[in-house]
Amino acid sequence: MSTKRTDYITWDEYFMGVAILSGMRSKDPSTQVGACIVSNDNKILSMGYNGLPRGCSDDDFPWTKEGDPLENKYFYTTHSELNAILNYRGGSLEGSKLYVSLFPCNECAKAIIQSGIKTVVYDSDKYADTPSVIASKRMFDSSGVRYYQYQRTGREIQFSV
Ligand SMILES: Nc1nc(=O)n([C@H]2C[C@H](O)[C@@H](COP(=O)(O)O)O2)cc1CO
Ligand SMILES: [Zn+2]
Repeated sequence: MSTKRTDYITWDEYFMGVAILSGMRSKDPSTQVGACIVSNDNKILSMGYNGLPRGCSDDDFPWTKEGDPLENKYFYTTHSELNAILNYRGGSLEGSKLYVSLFPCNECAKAIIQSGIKTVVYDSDKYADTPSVIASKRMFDSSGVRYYQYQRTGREIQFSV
């Protein structure tokens, strides 16, 4: 009898991989973020990436970072984490885990806490020094949401379609 493969990807590689793949759908030219919500028995419940709300054309709204607030992206983009939460139509997210390629902002942190997500696994923390991320961590700490950084394995995952 043959023995099983041993070089299969781990759960964390799988779900962070799905989150990053989802982020590849983003139209944001500077930061693409992806999120994947998983049940505590390792089933994928939802996914999201940063983009405009439904009905708002990617071609009609601005993608710049600076200038008039009405003419840059920040008022208009929905973050990947919030999209993943809102995309879930199956009921409760109580006790679930969120994999996200960038640490959540304070607004998403509130939605994460209120939806019952209990664990956040993140990859980049490039905005760690901003008040928004500091506030997120303060709220997660107070509300018992556990967070840890994804440990990159160095494995290259390639596929073609
Ligand atoms: N956790 C996050 N999830 C997200 O989906 N985003 C989105 C909002 C913007 O579309 C983009 C950040 O743009 P920039 O400031 O790095 O050019 O990423 C941003 C953060 C950061 O808190
Ligand atoms: Zn956010």
